[in-house]
Amino acid sequence: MAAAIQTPPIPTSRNDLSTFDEARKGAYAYLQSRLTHKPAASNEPFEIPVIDISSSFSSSLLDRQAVADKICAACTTSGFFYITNHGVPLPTCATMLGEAKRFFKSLNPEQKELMHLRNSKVGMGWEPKAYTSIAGDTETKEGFNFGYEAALDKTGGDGLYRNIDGTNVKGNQWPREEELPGFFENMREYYSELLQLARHLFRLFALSLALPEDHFDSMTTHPGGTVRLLYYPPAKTPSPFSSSNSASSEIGLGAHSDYECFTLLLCSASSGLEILSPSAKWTPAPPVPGSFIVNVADFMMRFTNGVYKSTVHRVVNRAAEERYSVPFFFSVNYDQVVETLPSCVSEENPAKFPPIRAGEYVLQRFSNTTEGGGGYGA
Ligand SMILES: O=C(O)CCC(=O)C(=O)O
Ligand SMILES: [Fe+2]
Repeated sequence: MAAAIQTPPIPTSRNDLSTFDEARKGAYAYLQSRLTHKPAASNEPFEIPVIDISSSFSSSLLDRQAVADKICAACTTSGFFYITNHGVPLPTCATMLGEAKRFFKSLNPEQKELMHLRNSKVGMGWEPKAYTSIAGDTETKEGFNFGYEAALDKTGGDGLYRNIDGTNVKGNQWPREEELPGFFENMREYYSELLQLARHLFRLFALSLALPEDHFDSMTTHPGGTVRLLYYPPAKTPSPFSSSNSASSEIGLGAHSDYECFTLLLCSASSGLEILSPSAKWTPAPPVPGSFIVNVADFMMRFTNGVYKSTVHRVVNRAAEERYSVPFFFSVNYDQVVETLPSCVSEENPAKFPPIRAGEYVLQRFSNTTEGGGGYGA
């Protein structure tokens, strides 16, 4: 039975540093504990589950619950799975990867510079390689981020969107239409599809957590949802993954866990993503055609009281081909104050975390990735 939760006062601004620090330190401690954990000599084979979600679109609750149960099994172990038959048209996915390539290859440095991440207080725009870093390593990736706008939402939204810093100024920086004709329209098409899929998945997450299916609906009316286009150059000295090789000096993206609720990842045919398995072994997560990779992120772990596991992962392009990927980081509405879910609290497992506004949590995590905090929300 759920025990009554004693809730401390809800933080109202970034000035409440205790909650802010708690979020940052908690995430750092989690990453370190996953990276340094030496598992007992278990050689249990670990396979990343592939979940066909076609019957989650059925009108039968039993069918939907059956998919949710598979999601629950994955989230309580590795927090990482593939989904197939997700309903997003495959040509839309192929176009998106093509657009990622067009963005990185056809814009010149001056055009990219005009959209530099440093112009944005909310983390949107172009990330030159090495501008952001997880652990101070020089990362080879180059990126471009954009977030929620009502124009990207098929539902039109409810007009209440707030950025991570609580403002409602337009955070996105787009290339000019004449520089990259059709780019915005293709981003809109992809984003709106992913937004609907993410809302659908949140309903499955609700069922998986023994909550009413519509539990998260009102929290995702104007959600935080960031698309990141990523480019990783080919390896200078290609060599396939083996359990004994390390991240090497050509780290694409350092070991980390994602910040928001969950991530839906689309990637090109070239591998490179590696995840830390439940027994703390680096394990490649190769592309599965037609799928999205789903991983639980830190905010979901927090709000499930640690029941759902946030997956530590990294990218090392060990191949002679370049790699493109497009993660979609999905959150609840950034102005939503989130408390531990009642179904994840019991007398044996009391709430571990104070309530926090979703945007505040993400802002704190994000400001840690750039030297001096990148000026986010300042
Ligand atoms: O490029 C990838 O495959 C993963 C990207 C990622 O983990 C991230 O951007 O957080
Ligand atoms: Fe990630």
